[in-house]
Amino acid sequence: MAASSMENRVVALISRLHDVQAVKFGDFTLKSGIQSPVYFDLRVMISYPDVMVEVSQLLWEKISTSNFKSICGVPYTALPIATLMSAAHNVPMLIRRKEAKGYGTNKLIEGTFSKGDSCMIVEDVVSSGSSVLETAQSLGASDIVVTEAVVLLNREQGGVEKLEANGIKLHSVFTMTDVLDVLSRAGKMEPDMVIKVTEYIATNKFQPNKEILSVKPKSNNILKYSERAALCSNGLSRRLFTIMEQKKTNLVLSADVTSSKELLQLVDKTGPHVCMVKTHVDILEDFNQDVVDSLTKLAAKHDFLIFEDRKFADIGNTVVHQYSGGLYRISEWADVVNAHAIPGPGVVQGLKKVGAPKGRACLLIAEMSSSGNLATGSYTQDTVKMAEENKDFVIGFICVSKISSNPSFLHMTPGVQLEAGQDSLGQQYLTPSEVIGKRGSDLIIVGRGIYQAQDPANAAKQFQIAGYDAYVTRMAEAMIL
Ligand SMILES: O=C(O)c1cc(=O)[nH]c(=O)n1[C@@H]1O[C@H](COP(=O)(O)O)[C@@H](O)[C@H]1O
Repeated sequence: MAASSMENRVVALISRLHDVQAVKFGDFTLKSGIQSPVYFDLRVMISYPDVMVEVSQLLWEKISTSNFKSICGVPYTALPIATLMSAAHNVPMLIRRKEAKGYGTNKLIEGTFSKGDSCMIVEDVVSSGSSVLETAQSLGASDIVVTEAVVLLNREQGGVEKLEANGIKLHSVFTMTDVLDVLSRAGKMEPDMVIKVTEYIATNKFQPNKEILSVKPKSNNILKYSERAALCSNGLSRRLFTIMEQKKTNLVLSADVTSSKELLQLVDKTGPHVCMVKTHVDILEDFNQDVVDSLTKLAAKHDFLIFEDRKFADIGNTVVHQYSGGLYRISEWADVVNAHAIPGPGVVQGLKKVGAPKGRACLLIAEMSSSGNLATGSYTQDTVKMAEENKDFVIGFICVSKISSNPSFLHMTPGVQLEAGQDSLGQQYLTPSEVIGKRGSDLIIVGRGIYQAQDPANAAKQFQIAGYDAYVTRMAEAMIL
């Protein structure tokens, strides 16, 4: 569905704010005294009037249906924004002094108002919500009623909850998640910084009326495979993590060959180096059930799981038939299948209806490796949510980076070669150390890098070493940090 003009304007504004250095990544100390890898300094916008006008308009559109007598900008950054809103929409403004003048009227609140008047607070950024709350308390001391506030950026660190606990509904134009989305998709953020900020937000929430809890839970990347196996409620993901640890491999072979003889030879040669074999049985020119019987025997011989990369993407009733019946009868031999989330939860319910009784499992395609693909941003997040709602059957994702902090979810990344690059049809390649080391994924999926090699068994071994070393290195780094 096409993005709304509001969404487009928000994307453009986030990008512009980054360009004018209003969004910075590094190591900063917030007003609350805690460290943060990201800092949003909207003060710079006074040098860019076009930005100030756009910010004030987007804020106004968020509150245009609310009822209030006046608006009050939280000193100081929000003052020019509130001024523009007041002038553009002919709404009275109040100014809260941070300290009384000590002479003359000695007032804390400047402007004309009556007891009981309602006031909308305007702020640029909300982390804990304390600044908005202080302003509301100051207005309340003059019997001005505050029930709503509007902010440009909600840093998602507990401010909404803290204000709600004090009877104030917070409207926001965009969240830190939106900022990360827009900037990472625009290539303005390194993937490891995206992960760092995401983890920071998730582990640094201000608790209402308490100091910030900066408890840093062990993240996926420093738990050993065996520790994560112990956290899995699904037997297959438990089994996969165990195989990974025992065989010291996070390599998935993508056996995309078109003859069953070649398939079985390739799998037998590379079997010792892989934890999973991924098939596209519909490209086999001579498929018959004997092929899958032989494949199943090899899986037992080399201790790997079988993943049919069917990419289901239809309504539940149809995928029930595609998964259980037809020429391939996939549910009878494939441990794992994958599906697109685009049809909605029905696709998972249909697959689960057939697969769960057989002890099967499913991966959801949350991101893709092909250039220009549309599995990004909120689609990816919605796919993660769908997985969380079906954890008994969905064991993880096809993705290009870590997208969930749930240690029981498996992240599998295709488009892997020993050197970064691309093919002639849009496939983009990353290295094992980038995928496992920097992006925090769990498994690498390799096709042509192995089956087109002179010596596929040796190639598989190289990928196994590269992928597992990246995992060990990432664990070691995380332990040190
Ligand atoms: O679901 C997949 O496995 C998949 C998703 C994706 O985004 N990109 C992607 O390449 N794949 C599959 O991963 C394999 C990659 O093959 P190579 O490019 O030859 O390594 C192919 O079987 C693709 O169908």
